[in-house]
Amino acid sequence: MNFITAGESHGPELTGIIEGIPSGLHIDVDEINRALRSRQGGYGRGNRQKIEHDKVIITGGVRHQMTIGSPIALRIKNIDHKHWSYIMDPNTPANSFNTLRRVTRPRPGHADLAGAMKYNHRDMRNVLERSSARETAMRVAIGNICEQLLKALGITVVGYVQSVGKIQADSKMPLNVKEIRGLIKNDMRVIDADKVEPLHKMIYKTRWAGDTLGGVIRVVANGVPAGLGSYISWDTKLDAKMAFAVMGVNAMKGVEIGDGFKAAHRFGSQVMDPIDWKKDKGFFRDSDHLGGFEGGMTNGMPLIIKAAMKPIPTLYKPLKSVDINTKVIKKANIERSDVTAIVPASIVVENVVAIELAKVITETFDGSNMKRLKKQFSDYRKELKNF
Ligand SMILES: Cc1cc2nc3c(=O)[nH]c(=O)nc-3n(C[C@H](O)[C@H](O)[C@H](O)COP(=O)(O)O)c2cc1C
Ligand SMILES: C=C(O[C@@H]1CC(C(=O)O)=C[C@@H](OP(=O)(O)O)[C@H]1O)C(=O)O
Repeated sequence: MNFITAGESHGPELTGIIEGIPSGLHIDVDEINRALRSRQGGYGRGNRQKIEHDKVIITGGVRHQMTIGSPIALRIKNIDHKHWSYIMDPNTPANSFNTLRRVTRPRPGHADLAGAMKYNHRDMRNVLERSSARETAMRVAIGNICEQLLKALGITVVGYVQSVGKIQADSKMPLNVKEIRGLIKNDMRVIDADKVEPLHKMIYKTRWAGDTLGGVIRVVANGVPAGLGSYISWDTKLDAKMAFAVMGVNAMKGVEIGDGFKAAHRFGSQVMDPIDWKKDKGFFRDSDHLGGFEGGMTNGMPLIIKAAMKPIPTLYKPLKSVDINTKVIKKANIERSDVTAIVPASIVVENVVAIELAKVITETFDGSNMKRLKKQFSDYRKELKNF
């Protein structure tokens, strides 16, 4: 299974192509659109989300709501493009207006400067349009198709916000996806509902100070059988693939599996998850410090993956920068921006985890059609239970 996305933030639309989804999977488009709506939510978002109403259009690989095994092609329109067509139209030549509106003062923390240097751009709009996290809308649409596949196999995934800036909102750390989904029904997607108001206040104050915030995201997956991934070679380790996918989400600066960095400060006896066995459920553990991974493989326990998101780079009180053409020291460029995007990022991270899970499953078992995949998967679960 593989996917590719294309499209600029203010271009006409985003495009995605995913290949390797088995035939015979029922696709619920409303479900994809619900996920897209959640990615647009969260307190702290900029005004762009008032313009966009992300909806997916499926143009290939699906007939009468069923996948047919061929590549699935997806589109999401950028409604904001109509305000940017002079600057972003792919089909008309550049004009003097474009030259006047060039972006020349790179924002520290964004892709602007390194991207312009690498691709030899004198207008950094060419960089920021693609490095923008607008692209993550398509990753969520693709991820939701993967979540629908996983659901058919009894696997559920959820991502939520543990902390924003210095405020923790995770007094509990449940391992059950259903329980987590029930608890995070608030616009900050946090477990501690009493922290929503303090979070709003902090984000509001930060906005007026011209500053930004990051935070920590936790993803939990249930129903994942042992043995996905492999210890055989470094590049078959599923925890490594997860870390890669999560780091591939814009603004992520750290990934932890289970207790992660905290495990390094503890004794082995406090970190390893003792092995138990019962006739009705086979092998299991009493704890999940290792986040469901041993030797690059899943071990049957819930997966726990955490991600640290840096604060948003665009500052309304900009930092020092240098104009790439005149070399004069100036304040960095200001683009319309979020104060924090930790809530949408929690949806994105959830979805990239789902993509990696769907990928390893369709590669480990016969991923040509859902009927066979479901049978093989359920036989595998039985085999593990009787191991
Ligand atoms: C959902 C989401 C929304 C984001 N919104 C903004 C934004 O409004 N302004 C901004 O400067 N960066 C935003 N970012 C972060 C940048 O896209 C990111 O920092 C940039 O692409 C540079 O990549 P890097 O941080 O991974 O190095 C957002 C990230 C995510 C995941
Ligand atoms: C468009 C989205 O996020 C954008 C991500 C982003 C960035 O630099 O990453 C910058 C902002 O773009 P704009 O200047 O158009 O408002 C965000 O709004 C989105 O998530 O749909």
